[in-house]
Amino acid sequence: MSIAVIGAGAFGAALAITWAEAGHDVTLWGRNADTMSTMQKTREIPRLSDAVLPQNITCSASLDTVFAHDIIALALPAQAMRPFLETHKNALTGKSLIACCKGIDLTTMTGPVTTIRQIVPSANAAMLTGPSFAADIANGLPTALTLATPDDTIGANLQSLLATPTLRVYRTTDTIGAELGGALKNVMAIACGVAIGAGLGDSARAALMTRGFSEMLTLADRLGADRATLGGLSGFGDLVLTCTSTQSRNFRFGQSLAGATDFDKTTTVEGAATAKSVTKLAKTLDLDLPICTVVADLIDEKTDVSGALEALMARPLKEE
Ligand SMILES: NC(=O)C1=CN([C@@H]2O[C@H](COP(=O)(O)OP(=O)(O)OC[C@H]3O[C@@H](n4cnc5c(N)ncnc54)[C@H](OP(=O)(O)O)[C@@H]3O)[C@@H](O)[C@H]2O)C=CC1
Ligand SMILES: O=C(CO)COP(=O)(O)O
Repeated sequence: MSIAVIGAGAFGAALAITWAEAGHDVTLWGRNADTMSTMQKTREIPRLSDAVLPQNITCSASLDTVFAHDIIALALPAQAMRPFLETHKNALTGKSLIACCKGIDLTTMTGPVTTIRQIVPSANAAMLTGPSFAADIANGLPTALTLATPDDTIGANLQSLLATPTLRVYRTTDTIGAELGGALKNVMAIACGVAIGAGLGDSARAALMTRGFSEMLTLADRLGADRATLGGLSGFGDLVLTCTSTQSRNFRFGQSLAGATDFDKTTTVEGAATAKSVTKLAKTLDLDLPICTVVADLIDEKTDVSGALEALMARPLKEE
């Protein structure tokens, strides 16, 4: 089969590599023609050092080449996906579109599958999500992800197409659960990065992960998602990975918010925008999501680490 990947950053390139190594012909699209031409020649990836692009990946900045494919993975940052879809919706009619981003759109407060379904209703909308660092996938380390799509027959077809010897793919029809898990775990990773960066210790991190998971379930319950999805790879699995590894950009961003490290502001940090969208969504739904709220406040500099700590520790005592 042939697959197109939109977005030649770390994750798009890593997916392109595993799919190409499994025998698919892959077109990897990036918006910068010079960069793509260099990648085509050198087979190197600017955002993923040490990885090499197999010969059956074609690097291109031509969208016409991409739109010739029926299966298109969207590996753009979450906030860039809606504008991209709006601009190109006519060319995407009837395609299988697999979002590979994690986040809640700031303008509409929707997750990736919902966003695709709103803008390109004729497409088979899906999402590939779960615990996986791009470098691990690119290096052929064993990884397991969840493919979420509303139609299980389409899901089963995409699942067998996208799985590779090193990338095991599970599937679910609970797209809202998958959207929430992938988005919210990044907010919790920022919170954990702050805690570790501020020297608050591993016990504080465990408390944040657990109470953060509780916030994920609160939102999932209200939006009609299945709790089991949140307990799976796309929720709990990714929460564990991202909250415990300095490989995570969201975690490292949290450390920098605590003043522990420097941080390159051009780095993709999905949890920063998502903290704001989720806080907005929580207000609309009249839900109490204290960790999401303090993360949004820290990012907006409405509070500092000691204010955030007090806001969480001084809350009224309650049943777990
Ligand atoms: N990296 C990882 O380990 C993983 C990432 N993900 C998810 O994948 C998604 C993408 O992240 P990742 O690849 O890591 O990010 P990167 O920062 O490595 O790459 C993002 C890519 O998107 C491109 N891009 C950004 N905005 C636009 C736009 N408006 N139009 C076209 N292209 C654009 C960038 O292009 P340019 O270079 O020109 O700026 C860049 O190539 C995120 O949602 C992330 O959560 C999921 C699992 C693992
Ligand atoms: O989503 C990821 C791992 O599953 C990547 O996390 P970061 O975006 O925090 O690096």
